[in-house]
Amino acid sequence: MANRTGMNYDNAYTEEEWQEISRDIPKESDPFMQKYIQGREALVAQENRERSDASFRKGLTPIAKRACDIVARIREEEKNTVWTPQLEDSLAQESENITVHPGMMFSLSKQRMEGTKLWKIVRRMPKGTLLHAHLDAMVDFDYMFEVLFATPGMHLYADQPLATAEARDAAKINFRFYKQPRTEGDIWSQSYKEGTPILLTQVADTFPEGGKAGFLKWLYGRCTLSRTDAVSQHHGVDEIWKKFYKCFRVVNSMIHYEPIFRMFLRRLMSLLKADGINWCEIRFSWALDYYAQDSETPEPDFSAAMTAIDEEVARFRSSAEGKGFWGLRMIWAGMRMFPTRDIVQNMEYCITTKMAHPNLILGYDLVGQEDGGRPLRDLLPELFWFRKQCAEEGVNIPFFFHAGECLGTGNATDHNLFDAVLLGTRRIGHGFSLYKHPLLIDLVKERRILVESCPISNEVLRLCGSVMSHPLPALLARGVPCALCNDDPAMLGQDTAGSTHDFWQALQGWENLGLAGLGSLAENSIRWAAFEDQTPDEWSRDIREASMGGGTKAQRLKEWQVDWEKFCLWVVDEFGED
Ligand SMILES: O=c1[nH]cnc2c1ncn2[C@@H]1O[C@H](CO)[C@@H](O)[C@H]1O
Repeated sequence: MANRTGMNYDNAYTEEEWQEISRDIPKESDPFMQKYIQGREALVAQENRERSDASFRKGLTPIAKRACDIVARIREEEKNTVWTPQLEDSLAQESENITVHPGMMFSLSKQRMEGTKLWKIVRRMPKGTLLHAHLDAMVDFDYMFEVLFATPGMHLYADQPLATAEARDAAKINFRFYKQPRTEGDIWSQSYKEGTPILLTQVADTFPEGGKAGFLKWLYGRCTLSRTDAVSQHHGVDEIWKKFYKCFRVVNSMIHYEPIFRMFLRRLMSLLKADGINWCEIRFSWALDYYAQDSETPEPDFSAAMTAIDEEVARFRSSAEGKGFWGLRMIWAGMRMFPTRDIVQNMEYCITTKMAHPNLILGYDLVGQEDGGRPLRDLLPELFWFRKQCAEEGVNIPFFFHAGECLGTGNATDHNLFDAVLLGTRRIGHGFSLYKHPLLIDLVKERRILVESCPISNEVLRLCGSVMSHPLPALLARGVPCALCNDDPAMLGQDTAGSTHDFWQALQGWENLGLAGLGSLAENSIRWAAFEDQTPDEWSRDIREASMGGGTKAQRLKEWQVDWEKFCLWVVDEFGED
């Protein structure tokens, strides 16, 4: 007789033997089996009560519960209809030898994801605020290029002739305004003298491989990580960071001219609002190279840039499009690989900017690859100096540190998490390696420190292979408060300032999150936002009291709750009868 595997067994059961044996196999309805199953379910429920989104789930209204069920059903459906190799409709993907599956790498799934029902739903969801993002990498570059070309007087210069493929791949490139057009020289030839500005339109038209169209393609490639970069996990973290830094070498000066910066800010707020984000706290790490409109001399301080932000936020908020938008604030970010003198000088700029524009600077951080820069342990003298200086000047600039954006286990970078907590950070940027630290997890919960998690960034920068192996579910299960953020969306592949891709990935990737989990993460993003300067006590109180409090935060949490209910109703209306 052949069994299911097709093998022949001479001594296989006879029909009578099987009848007898199968009578002895316990049934689910047997009382002892029932007891086991009940106990098992109680254990799962007990674990779920520890989750950081447990109370949010418990408080769901009947409409919200229905919306969550509908979304769970659509997710299941799309797993079998969209994310399956059997239904492969794109030959292009087949020819690249890519197998379609749920939770596949972001860069490979982006296009397909954007066509799903889940996308439509997540896109519409009110997402609260965006708490972790870097200013230079927020707005889609295709748009920024249009602005650059439409701005009179834009010039470009490089630190070397762009005559070879190698030079074009690595050169530092600067954009800058000049009143009188400069047309001398050819940046694409060996005769180019480094640092010579040439009119941008001329530079583009003379691009050796296809003129302006070729130039735009090349420039886009220098500003973003390509799909190949993003999926080549075998190259490792340091390698992708080299490419990532190369992007900043091109982008750094792009928005540092007033008319362009203003267009950038408008586009940024417009993209955020359209994605359901009403507030954004942005890491700001500029050199002193900002130029006011029609000016060829850099501003002596950061005041003019801050004023532009203030004015553009006010302008957007009073427009029809910006109705309900709460605003932007900046987290001052020094470069962690810099030597003491530069870091201290930059801290000084931070303090003077804070004094002139207290509403715009909300905190301090250090950025750049954590493995490649100085650990917080090494930066203690500078950080204590900063703290003392802030106290003397009477300004309140709390820490919002990047920490644990690394693969190391127990090395100096991984231990940045200890210093971040000890130094009183109000949130942790990334906290990718926090799941390895039970003691710190307890402290983070006790002190109500939120983790700003950036799943797509972590995947593209090679900390994990896909969203499926991201550690955020471990933190959520342990009761750590978290929010979802997009980090550098214009560079890392999302290609828009909004967070829908990151929310979508989390929903599709992690079975036990669901729409309720996303709702809780969005609510956290408001609960842990720094809408105004607060003492440590005020900050903790507002987080504790949440929507029951009396201040701005409570007000905005209530506004979000209304939007969330409306959204859930929309989900039920739109997808309930499918
Ligand atoms: O994920 C990140 N971790 C640490 N630093 C970052 C990340 N993304 C960007 N930057 C750093 O921030 C500056 C621009 O604001 C860039 O210099 C970049 O190196």
